Amino acid sequence: MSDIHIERMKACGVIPVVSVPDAAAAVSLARALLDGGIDVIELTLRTEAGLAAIEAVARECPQMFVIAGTVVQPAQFAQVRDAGAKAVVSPGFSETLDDAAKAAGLPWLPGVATASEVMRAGERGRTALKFFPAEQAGGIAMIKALAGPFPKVVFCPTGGVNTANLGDYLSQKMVMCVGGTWLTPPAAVSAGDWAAIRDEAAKARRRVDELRAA
Ligand SMILES: O=C[C@H](O)COP(=O)(O)O
Ligand SMILES: CC(=O)C(=O)O
Repeated sequence: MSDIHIERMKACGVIPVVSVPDAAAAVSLARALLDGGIDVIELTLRTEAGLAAIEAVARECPQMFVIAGTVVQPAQFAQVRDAGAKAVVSPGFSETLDDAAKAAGLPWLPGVATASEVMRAGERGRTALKFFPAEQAGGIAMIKALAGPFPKVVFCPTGGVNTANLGDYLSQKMVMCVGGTWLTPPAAVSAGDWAAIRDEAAKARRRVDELRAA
């Protein structure tokens, strides 16, 4: 992941991780996030609509930095690139996926949860990593422990992050941003409650800006 992509994710601070039921919903949701001040979205391939959602948001919302999430097969890298994704996130790391990311020419944020995984990713030149599943894998204490031997690595903790622990994560110097589903609750997405999502995004934007200003 190049510095420019890291800076874009760092500037946003929080990355909504979204699994949408259909592509039209994804566009409305992305507009609500933009209205709330969040201009990065991770659209996962966990639903059938994932790829079409990436394509629709990339086309309709050019201000949004679209990341493809839950990319777990090599062939998916070219598919999401062709759909318009600007970067890719995976829940874990493998050398096969590292090769596919490089072949597709896409920035890739692989997931890690152990020191051995950080080392394997580091052998491939990867120093910007997702820490997943963050809370379940040890939370802040674990990320602090990992930063000891790996001081150059920056993380995007994801998994169990929410408004209550957001500040604790973002205050850690090795944390470039955090990700999670709390900004886009599935109930609000299914109900098409875009105002609720805009308000949640605006709340997160204010919180990140306050933390950064402190
Ligand atoms: O990558 C997404 C994870 O499944 C995070 O989900 P969560 O924020 O609901 O814990
Ligand atoms: C969890 C995660 O990183 C993903 O689904 O891509």
